Amino acid sequence: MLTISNTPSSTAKILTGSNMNPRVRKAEYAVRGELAIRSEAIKVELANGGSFPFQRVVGCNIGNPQALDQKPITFFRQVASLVEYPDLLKDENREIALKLYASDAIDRAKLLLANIGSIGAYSHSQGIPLIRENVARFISDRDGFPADPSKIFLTQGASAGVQLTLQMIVEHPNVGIMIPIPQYPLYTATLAVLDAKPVPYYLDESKAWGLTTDELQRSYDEAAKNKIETRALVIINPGNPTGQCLSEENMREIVEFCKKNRVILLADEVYQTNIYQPEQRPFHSFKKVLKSMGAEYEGFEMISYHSISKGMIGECGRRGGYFECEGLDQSIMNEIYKISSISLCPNVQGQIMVDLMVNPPKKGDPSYDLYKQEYDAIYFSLIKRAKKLEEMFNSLEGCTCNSADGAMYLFPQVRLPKKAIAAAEVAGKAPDQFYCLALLEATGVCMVAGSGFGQVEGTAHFRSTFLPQPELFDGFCAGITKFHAGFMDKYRD
Ligand SMILES: Cc1ncc(COP(=O)(O)O)c(CN[C@@H]2CONC2=O)c1O
Repeated sequence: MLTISNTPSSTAKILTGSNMNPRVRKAEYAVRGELAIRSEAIKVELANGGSFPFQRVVGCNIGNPQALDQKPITFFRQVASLVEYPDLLKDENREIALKLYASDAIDRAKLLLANIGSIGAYSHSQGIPLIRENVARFISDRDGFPADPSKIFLTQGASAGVQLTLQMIVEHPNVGIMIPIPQYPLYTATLAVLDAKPVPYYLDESKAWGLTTDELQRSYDEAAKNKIETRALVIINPGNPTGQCLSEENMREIVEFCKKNRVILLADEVYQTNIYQPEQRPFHSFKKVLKSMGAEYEGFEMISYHSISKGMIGECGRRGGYFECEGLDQSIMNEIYKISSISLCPNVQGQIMVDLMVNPPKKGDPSYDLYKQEYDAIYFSLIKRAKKLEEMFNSLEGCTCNSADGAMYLFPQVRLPKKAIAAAEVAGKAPDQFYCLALLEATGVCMVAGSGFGQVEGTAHFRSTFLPQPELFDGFCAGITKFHAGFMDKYRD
């Protein structure tokens, strides 16, 4: 029987909410969900003269440093602008170019273009070979173990790499992928679209968001009881939204867990340079830990992800990153290449930024001093703002907040009064979503509710970046403090 939308004369929409891919409809990405959408609407209302009890919206919902006035690293932008306009690299223009550009930026741009041709051309689908060689060198220098450029794929941000590799693993709807709770919702959203089963393991807030293999095994065994075939374990280290940084010993235990239970390790390491207690909690890559565990781990299957969006770089909008495959069968690598080639190639400026990330100016280079000065200024400012925000959250009634060993976020727990929870229910919102919406309307500060990352049943959290501009930070903290006191009074039991 023809449905209304099939009859030629019908004016009904062909694609509707009821016949679209239900897995797309099921996917949720809280980082840019209701709160972010409302904050964008408020920005427009403010620009059109709307009146709010604040002058500006402060986007603390997303780790997007340059949206909050973090300055880009000069050397990176010099190279990026030179490759966009190769005439500047001609000998006849060298004198003019040197008035604006460091000589090593000019040399780097020339080297890149000698290997790329034009940045307007499609590149190799796996990424520009020279850049993959530089990524391999970066990895081997970092870890002390060799890396193979042919096992590295450059991507449109780490997101694209995560989505592509999960797509490879999810054979059928009963495939399980272990994800941390709280987790970064790229994972739950991608698993929803792929129709896979998220297999949650809980980080322990009372132990600074620690992870135990007992909890991993509990999670795995529970899934197995439900006939879920768990194929991979996602580890985000340093954690998002939780900011913890794993110890080497804990990482070895995790590798052992994966080997014992035959799951592929997916190591999301995009915050590997956002390490704020380098002495007590240095970053170790899973590649290094794995390779230091000896021959019995030969053939262990792992994929590690990195990105230009984080660290002190924050070039989020350029969409650059990579993943390194370890222990995957060559036939699988060929399939990953095939899938990559369907999208032709990652954008070339994003690839160039990956090269700059893994191969920045070195001591003695003309740009090194400025690079180091800019890098350190961002790094120490992040440490200072993280500590200030953590102290502020811990000063709020009913709030406790673990410190951030890494990443860009704090994830405080807030114990809301019963009246607030009841009001949230009436509003049809999760309690922490209700709190964050009220915070946004009162202060212009946009956070993400803990319910968007997953949390222990009955708890309420929210995630905030510590990225607001240093000169606005005290006002930002004061606004939240004032709002919180008012909210708690309004709903006091
Ligand atoms: C753990 C983690 N993995 C991957 C990504 C994807 O990064 P790119 O695709 O940009 O390389 C992010 C981005 N962080 C998001 C974006 O900003 N705030 C967040 O929580 C992330 O936090």
